[in-house]
Amino acid sequence: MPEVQPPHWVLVGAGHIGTLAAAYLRAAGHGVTVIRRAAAAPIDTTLIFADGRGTQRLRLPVTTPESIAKPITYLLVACKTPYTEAAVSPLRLADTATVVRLQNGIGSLDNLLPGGARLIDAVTTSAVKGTPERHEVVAENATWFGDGGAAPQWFEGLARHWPHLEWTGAIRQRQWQKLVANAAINPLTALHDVPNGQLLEDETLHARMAAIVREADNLLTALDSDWPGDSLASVEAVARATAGNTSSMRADVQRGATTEIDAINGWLLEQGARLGVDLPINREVCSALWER
Ligand SMILES: NC(=O)C1=CN([C@@H]2O[C@H](COP(=O)(O)OP(=O)(O)OC[C@H]3O[C@@H](n4cnc5c(N)ncnc54)[C@H](OP(=O)(O)O)[C@@H]3O)[C@@H](O)[C@H]2O)C=CC1
Ligand SMILES: CC(C)(CO)C(=O)C(=O)O
Repeated sequence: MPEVQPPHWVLVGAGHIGTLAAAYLRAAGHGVTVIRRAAAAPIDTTLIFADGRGTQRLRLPVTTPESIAKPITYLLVACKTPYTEAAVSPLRLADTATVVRLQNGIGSLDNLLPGGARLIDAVTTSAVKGTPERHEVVAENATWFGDGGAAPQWFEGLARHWPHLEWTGAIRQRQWQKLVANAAINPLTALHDVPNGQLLEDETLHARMAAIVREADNLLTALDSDWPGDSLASVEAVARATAGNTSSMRADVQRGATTEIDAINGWLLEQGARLGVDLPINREVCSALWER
């Protein structure tokens, strides 16, 4: 196959995960320009890798939505879900733009893309934390891209530089698995201000976690009878593997930021309302977080 010219991406959300993605894209020869609301100097940032690879400096050009002359053909969305509409709606996208959504939750780009756009969902189990100037890459784990179709030509070259990146024909299953873990772990750790592992230690919290998972499994089975259900063991495995971690939602609550609850448990509630499936515990955690 002839070598393809790697695309140039516009990146919305040069935070922790967006910066790591930008580093991998750059390593694979792709271009990356960051979109910010206001004109700004280029981003000068540092990635700190946990595996002994040391640090990497990254300088990314920055522009504003108004300054982009041509319609955007490649867009990577990696902001937190509540800011997606504000970030994406001012952008002029090409009718056939390719858009990669690297976010937790589901549905944040609904109704925001042109009809002919190709939306590729990305699910990552990597973890990055720190500050806007210093991104600590805590774990580089599996990441899946997919949209139900075949991988685009540029994917193979990117996968050579993005550790554990795979194209999957079953992206929805990966998304739903991550969604159930986030639906159970994130709101409970946020509301009770505990690390993820506490959901395994505390009997009451564990019962709440199991109830959220049960409701989510019921709903997902109503959406797709092939959903395997029985997600509790895998959610417990995530809580165990990240026992000492502060979940992203707990961190958002601690710093008084808007949480991603709408795209996680809120998405489950929306689907439940559509199908007539009640999710009382999910509703309860949503209400508790909305009231904060
Ligand atoms: N961090 C991680 O390890 C993981 C994160 N995720 C998911 O990835 C997504 C991003 O998370 P994370 O990287 O941690 O978040 P961060 O808060 O680190 O980064 C979000 C970035 O989005 C920018 N942003 C917000 N609003 C706009 C806007 N209107 N226009 C342009 N940029 C904007 C912010 O800029 P500013 O600071 O200037 O507001 C910030 O740089 C979330 O959905 C999260 O759940 C998934 C797996 C792992
Ligand atoms: C897997 C988990 C729960 C790890 O903390 C996460 O994705 C998050 O905090 O958003």
